[in-house]
Amino acid sequence: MCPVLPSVAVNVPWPTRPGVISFPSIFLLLPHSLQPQTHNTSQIRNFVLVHSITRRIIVQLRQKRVDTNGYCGRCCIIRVGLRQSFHHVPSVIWGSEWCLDANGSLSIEKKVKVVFVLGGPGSGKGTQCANIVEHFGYTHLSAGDLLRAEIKSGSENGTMIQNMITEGKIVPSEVTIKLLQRAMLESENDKFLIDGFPRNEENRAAFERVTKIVPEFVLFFDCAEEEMELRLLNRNQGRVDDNIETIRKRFKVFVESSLPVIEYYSSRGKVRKIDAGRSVEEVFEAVKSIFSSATVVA
Ligand SMILES: Nc1ncnc2c1ncn2[C@@H]1O[C@H](COP(=O)(O)OP(=O)(O)O)[C@@H](O)[C@H]1O
Ligand SMILES: O=c1ccn([C@@H]2O[C@H](COP(=O)(O)OP(=O)(O)O)[C@@H](O)[C@H]2O)c(=O)[nH]1
Repeated sequence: MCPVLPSVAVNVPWPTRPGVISFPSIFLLLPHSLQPQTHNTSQIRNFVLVHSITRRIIVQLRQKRVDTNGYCGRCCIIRVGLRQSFHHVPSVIWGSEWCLDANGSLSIEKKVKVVFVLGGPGSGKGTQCANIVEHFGYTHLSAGDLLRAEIKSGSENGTMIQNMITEGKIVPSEVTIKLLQRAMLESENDKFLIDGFPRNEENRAAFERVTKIVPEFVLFFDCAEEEMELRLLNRNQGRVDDNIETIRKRFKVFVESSLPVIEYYSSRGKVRKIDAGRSVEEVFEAVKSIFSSATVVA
């Protein structure tokens, strides 16, 4: 029996401890009317394929807070087996927002808004993101914070990430994108500020390829190096990379690898550039006018 929603009988054993589910498992979320008598997946067209299922998803389903794309919450979740069974399925939909492709990659359809927040180290991205969250209801995803949390979690990538950050280098796209995807999947919000990513062309192309997300726009905090250096040396958050040697390396990486990303988006009319050398309040005034007009346009 499926313990998540009532009146659904399936032959597949549910994991003994909900929320602790081994990878890679495939879960189907089906409208009740399509509840299969067998597990003949070739008959199944409307469902959600979830590469992993978190406790949060289970809770949302229990509370029927997941929009099941018009299926009135009459759904069942069935654990059916390995990913290979689904090679015939081009894409699958969860509600109208989340999409996992046949490779199990998360992409998000139109409804989700992403704004990239870019600028040199110390330009004030994190500071202004906190203000934007408060005034405009976005969820702030700092790629750097996600990577630092990954180190703390004792992940197998922890040492590699730690070394990259200490050297001011860019962590492989695959690692950062997975963390961003996971954070977006677990959030109930549909508006995200992605802060400090993409940092190079490879980051940018990989993110678009994997998630199919194109940013609404790119907020670019433009600030002189001397000012950023002063700010970083005074940041006082105990970060291993806020020392003069690593700061200089980060500036070099920013100019050589990150500015081309900003130029790429600039050539597509997506960049909203802000003079970030002013006070926090003045910068936020400029930020506000950009987000206010973006809201009106949307
Ligand atoms: N406009 C500003 N003027 C002066 N100091 C600032 C300004 N914006 C941010 N700061 C300070 O500079 C440091 C770096 O800001 P932060 O937002 O962490 O930058 P980033 O996320 O771009 O690395 C922090 O100590 C922050 O308090
Ligand atoms: O997408 C990212 C974001 C951050 N970093 C690493 O994390 C460090 C700190 O980044 P963060 O955005 O937290 O700080 P900033 O340099 O903007 O102050 C960078 O120098 C990189 O080593 C990375 O590799 N990829």
